[in-house]
Amino acid sequence: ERSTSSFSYSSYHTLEEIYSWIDSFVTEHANIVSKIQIGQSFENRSILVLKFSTGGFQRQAIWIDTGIHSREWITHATGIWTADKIVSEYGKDCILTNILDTMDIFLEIVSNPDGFAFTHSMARMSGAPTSGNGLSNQVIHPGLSQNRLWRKNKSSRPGVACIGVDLNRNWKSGFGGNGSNDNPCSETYHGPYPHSEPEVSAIVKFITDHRNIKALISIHSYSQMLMYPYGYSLEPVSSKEELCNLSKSAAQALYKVHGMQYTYGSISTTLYMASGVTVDWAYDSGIKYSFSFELRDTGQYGFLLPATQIIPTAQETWMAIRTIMIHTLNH
Ligand SMILES: O=C(CO)C[C@@H](Cc1ccccc1)C(=O)O
Ligand SMILES: [Zn+2]
Repeated sequence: ERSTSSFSYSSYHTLEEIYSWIDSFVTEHANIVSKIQIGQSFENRSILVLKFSTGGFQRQAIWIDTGIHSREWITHATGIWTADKIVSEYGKDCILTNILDTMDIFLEIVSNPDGFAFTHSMARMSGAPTSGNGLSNQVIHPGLSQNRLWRKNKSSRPGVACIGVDLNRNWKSGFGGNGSNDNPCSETYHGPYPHSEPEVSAIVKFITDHRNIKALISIHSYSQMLMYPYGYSLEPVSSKEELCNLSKSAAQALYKVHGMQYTYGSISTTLYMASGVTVDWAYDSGIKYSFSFELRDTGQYGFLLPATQIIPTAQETWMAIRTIMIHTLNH
């Protein structure tokens, strides 16, 4: 992308297109945005975070991640739109301006780059007719392949038959508990030990070293839910009233935009037990305002949400994120 003006915010993009957009975006908005590489993925791709800041040093900050599950394409697309919204609203929307005049925002758009690249790759169709050059694994036709529904990262280990760890089960809190799986072939395989995955350890290191993250928002799809800890336990968190009320007002702000209904509550009571998840680690690390979204839809298209719904989804999600951010600023 030479400039972001030719970039379509209402389309899904490849890893290369997103990384190229990031460079243009940072160049165009250098007064308020910078790019940080927090690590490298298993397959040695850069792990990139956008920093939105109006000055100061180590200001209290908000962390947002999208795309930790690679097939949840609506979340990367929402992250991209949200980045542009932040720079467009600064100096216009007094709420966002107040937030950024006091706090920084960190946004990791492609939190699982290897898995994401894989979802764009075309499967080798065994037995597919060759293109005449005799290469039996030559892919000769575009279109959906089963790679599109890949969820995990792409790590592999000697003697382990299956690929990938579920990056939303690899975190230390409740690691290995109910709602995660020790079978490497499982979609919810937690990995050999907590923070074993470079994509997770990079975030842990960044947030731990920063020491001033006040809120964490980890975005998934689909189901239309807004949840807070715990996933690993049915026990309520100490701040359950505050988090419940905040998730309610955030869901109401979301609903007002396009009438989409989001359920809200703790992960284990609203959805299911899930151990080793991002927001439980964040909460147990002292980040009180830790939330996870499940974006559109409720199953009609699921992970294959049409691109026509990208902007409406991002618009409504923004109002919920903004609600969480202003509460964080004021408490
Ligand atoms: O990604 C999901 C759909 O692909 C559902 C999410 C639900 C969830 C999200 C955040 C925290 C705990 C669980 C998951 O099981 O990890
Ligand atoms: Zn997910």
